[in-house]
Amino acid sequence: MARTKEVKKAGRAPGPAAQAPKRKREEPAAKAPASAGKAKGATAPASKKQQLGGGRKPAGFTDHNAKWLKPKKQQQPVEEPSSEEEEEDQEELSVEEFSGEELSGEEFSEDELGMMDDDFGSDGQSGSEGDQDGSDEEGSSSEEEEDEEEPPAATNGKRTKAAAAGPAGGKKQQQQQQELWSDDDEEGEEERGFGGSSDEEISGSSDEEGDGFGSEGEEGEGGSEEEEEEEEELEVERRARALDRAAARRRAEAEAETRDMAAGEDGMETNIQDFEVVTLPSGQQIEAEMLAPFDLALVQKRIKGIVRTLENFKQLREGGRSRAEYLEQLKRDLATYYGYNQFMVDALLAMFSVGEALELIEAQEVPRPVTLRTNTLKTRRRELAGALINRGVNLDPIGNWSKVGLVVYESQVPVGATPEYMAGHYMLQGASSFLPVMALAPQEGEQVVDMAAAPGGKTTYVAALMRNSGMVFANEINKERLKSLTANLQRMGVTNTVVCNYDGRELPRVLGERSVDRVLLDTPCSGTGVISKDPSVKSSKNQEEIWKCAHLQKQLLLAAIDLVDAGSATGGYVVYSTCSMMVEENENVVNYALRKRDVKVVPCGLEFGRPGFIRFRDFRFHPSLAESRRFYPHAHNLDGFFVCKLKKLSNKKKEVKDEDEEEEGEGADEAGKGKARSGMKAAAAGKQQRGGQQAAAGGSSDEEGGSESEEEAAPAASPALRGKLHPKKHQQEAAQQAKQQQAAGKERGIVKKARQELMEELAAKKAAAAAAAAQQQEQGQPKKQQPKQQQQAAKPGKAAAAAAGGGGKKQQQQQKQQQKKKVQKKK
Ligand SMILES: C[S@@+](CC[C@H](N)C(=O)[O-])C[C@H]1O[C@@H](n2cnc3c(N)ncnc32)[C@H](O)[C@@H]1O
Repeated sequence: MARTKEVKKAGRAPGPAAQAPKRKREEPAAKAPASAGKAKGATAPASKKQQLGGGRKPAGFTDHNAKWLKPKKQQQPVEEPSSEEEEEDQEELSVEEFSGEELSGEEFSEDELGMMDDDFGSDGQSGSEGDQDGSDEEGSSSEEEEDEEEPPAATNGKRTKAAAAGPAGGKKQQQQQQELWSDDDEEGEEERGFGGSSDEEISGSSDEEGDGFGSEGEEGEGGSEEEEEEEEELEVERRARALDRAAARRRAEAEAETRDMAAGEDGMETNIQDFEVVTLPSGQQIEAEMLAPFDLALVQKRIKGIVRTLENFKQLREGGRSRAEYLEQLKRDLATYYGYNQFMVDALLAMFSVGEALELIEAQEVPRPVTLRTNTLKTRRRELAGALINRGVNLDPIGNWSKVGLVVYESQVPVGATPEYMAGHYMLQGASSFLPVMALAPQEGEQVVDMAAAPGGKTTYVAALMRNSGMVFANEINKERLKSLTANLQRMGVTNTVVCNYDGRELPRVLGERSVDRVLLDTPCSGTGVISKDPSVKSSKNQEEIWKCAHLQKQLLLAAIDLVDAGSATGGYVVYSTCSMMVEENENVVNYALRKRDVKVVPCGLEFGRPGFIRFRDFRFHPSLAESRRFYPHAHNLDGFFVCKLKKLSNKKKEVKDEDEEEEGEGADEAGKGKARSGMKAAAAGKQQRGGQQAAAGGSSDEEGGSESEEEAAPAASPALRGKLHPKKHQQEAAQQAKQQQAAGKERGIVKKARQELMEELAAKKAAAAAAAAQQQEQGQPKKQQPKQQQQAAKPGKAAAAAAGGGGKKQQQQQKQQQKKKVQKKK
């Protein structure tokens, strides 16, 4: 892989590569072997420098506005270079000035960077809503239209070279800058808010629920002290091993880089290397390698060699070696070199070509850029940018796709503790978390639910887009996490939000079915898209856990749909998002909802991202799933993310047996393991489009929601097979289901009883009133007695009913008997 490409990957702005303005020339870091060696491309370990916006000023950002974006202090000494070389020198110098060494731990503590983690997955602007149903359009705000702005450099009282270049020299550049800084959307829409979430949050919270999302730390609970110590030791050992591996990897990369440099001026590998045949180790050699300390330089070289070979198999294969043999060795090497478990390596190689899988894995080794979202309830982006630039923050607009996002390259102050941060002018959050809120596009005055809300990155964005109007229910199951949620709501000046603490699955009962206009379900998930933030995911996930996530996600998604009113005048939408790349947790969950409820997938309105899968392994999904969007670190410089928008067509629920959907999941599960393919052939696979795993290849969307036959075209295994394949899992699930049913039954019982009592009370009142009336008529009793009788009859409950109803009958009987006696006497 060419080094220049790697450099771009490491620092590129989040979002569509094509949209970002091109840099004038190559990154200085790419030309400086010393610094490049430390932070080579995507595989470099995270340095402070990289944590801040990927280390170098990334390609894809406005190189030409780099000078005015620099902190005031840095701008002063910059003189107009007389030639391009001088200018280049100048740039290299300024990059050095902002190198990682400058950013001491005090300036940018782990905690502060951790705040960023908390905001995983925040929000974006509604402006990009592209829903074809037409109900989502937002009116543009005049305020924001006015915001067609000069870049914040003006706040420094300096004119930059680009800004000062005038019509001849800098018109194009100015235009590019203005496009980036403009709050005007092409569609005339505006942006206002944001949101976020983190991995830690995800696993932590689900633990509480016993959903099986427990963090590793908690798994050991209940064990003896010794066990705990042992576990601690293991954890320490694990970390030590990871550190060793990372150090060795750095060494290997430095060596490789030196080789690259020697091989070609631009670090391009030579043709000789390209056609080098990789000799696979023999069985004995493999064993010997496993016993000896890892030679990571060798492994790294072999990974690249095998990838090249598999991409050009006929030419580069070693005689007598099969593709499968190369693939097996590649899997072993990827696991060794990057610390993934076999399950994760298999999953990635099933999803991508070998070359792309390697790119993704390498991108996961590098932190995503530090990004923040302007809180439009309190400020505007250009004002915020100006204030931060004056504090020594080097930043840029995140890209054309967001009008509220900023990317931070370097900072002389902790960006999680500036006065502006404290005052709620921005939220630190990953750019990927803008996306679901952009897709949701909440409207002013609506009722919106954020089903899994803490720490509130997305909720605060939703509230900002709604300009604090209408009502937002921010729900979070984990009490502990309510603190961060409420703190963020308060800091950001959100006033339209009610915080609730329920299991999201209960919300339709609590808030009422069909009670709101839109629901955001940023669901708890396996976190396989955020490995750069939580590397433990590389080795801690397995298929069983992924299915557990999927199970909860299906239930949450149905609850989300049930909350929404299909008849909402302005909405009727659900947005489902995860920070997982697993198909089981994404398309599979939405596909399930399509079968159970009257909903259809609609475009997310996001300008970029890859289409969701409609075929994957033995899965067959509804073609409209191609409208969902996938985001990847290597392709978009965003965390791995999935977003899908659903429109509720009617409030009816489809009748599909529960077993069916579980079969679908289990069958595919086994397909993943390659064990039970024959037992669960896709019934309607033939009806599906052929050719390529990627939905992108042929996934046409069915606007009407597709035919029933397509919807039913999921792979299936017989219940008996399912039981055999997962006896333990089934027992657990059955027990859990029974427990849930029992709880639900209990609840239903209480409601039923209360309702019965109420009915009896009413009946008693009626009976008493009737009896009193009859008595009055028949006996001609004085009127003043009536109230007394009625009072007595009106006593609540069964007793009152008995007293009222029973007493009345007795009286009637007595009266009849008296009358009879009178008649007899007369006779
Ligand atoms: C991905 S995080 C949400 C991040 C949040 N949307 C944001 O942008 O800041 C998932 C959240 O779901 C919560 N959660 C887990 N299980 C839940 C359930 N059954 N109902 C509601 N929330 C749940 C977790 O505690 C976690 O806070």
